Amino acid sequence: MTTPALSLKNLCKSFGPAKIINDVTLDVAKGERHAIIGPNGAGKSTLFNLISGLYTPTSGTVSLNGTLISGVAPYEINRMGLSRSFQVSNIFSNMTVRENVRCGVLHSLGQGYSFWKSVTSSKEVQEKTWEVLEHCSLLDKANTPAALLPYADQRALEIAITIAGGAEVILLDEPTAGMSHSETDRAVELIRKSTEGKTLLIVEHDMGVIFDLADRISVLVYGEIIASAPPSEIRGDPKVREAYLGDEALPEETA
Ligand SMILES: Nc1ncnc2c1ncn2[C@@H]1O[C@H](COP(=O)(O)OP(=O)(O)OP(=O)(O)O)[C@@H](O)[C@H]1O
Repeated sequence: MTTPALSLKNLCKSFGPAKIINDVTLDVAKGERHAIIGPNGAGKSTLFNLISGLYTPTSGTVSLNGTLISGVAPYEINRMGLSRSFQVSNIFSNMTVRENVRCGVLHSLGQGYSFWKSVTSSKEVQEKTWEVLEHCSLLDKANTPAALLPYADQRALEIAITIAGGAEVILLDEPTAGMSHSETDRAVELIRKSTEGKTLLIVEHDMGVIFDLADRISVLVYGEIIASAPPSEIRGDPKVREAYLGDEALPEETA
């Protein structure tokens, strides 16, 4: 059996007496697009924080490509090939789009923010930056200050920065939050294109996006995974329907 890109084993996280993540075991295969859904407060962000190293598990483990990463610092995990975008935009608003992406590229090359020195001339950095901009359909906005971008483009830039580092495992936290229908459609295409061949773990409230994008969906309720299956099975799962009663409806099959 090939090693999963991400492997969670009996993962638990408590804050004081409150058990927020309760015995989560999950493998995400290399190249899989995996979605985590669940009602508000189910523990989705906490799970992301455990995977990306912001939180240390109370018990259990997280492995990235077979290497144990629980307890490892977030920047180390990033270096090991896992990159995460946040719900709240993480971009430098007074820099241009190109400069923001270049920061992501430099970060991945271990050059941090000391790039003011010589790196502007680095061919590798320049080429990679343009490649990411093209990949994320941001070429025509390369010289626009990030603060002046429309909201949807800011989120596209956030994704561009996330993938700029060349990470093989990408975590996206609500990438279409606050977007209109047409912006969401564009973002889904962008995510599909920019994560091709990579492993994607996505938390998202928009069920249309999830059912469109994911190869597999895990449903988290009160910190436990109650189902983990392809979208077609999740849609018909009575446990999942029950968990979503009174919450956002699961989309019906259209085709
Ligand atoms: N640092 C913390 N200390 C104490 N409780 C926390 C902490 N972080 C999260 N929680 C609690 O854990 C629960 C799960 O929160 P979390 O943000 O992970 O849920 P979520 O599924 O991401 O919710 P949403 O869909 O609303 O973003 C909530 O009850 C929250 O109050």
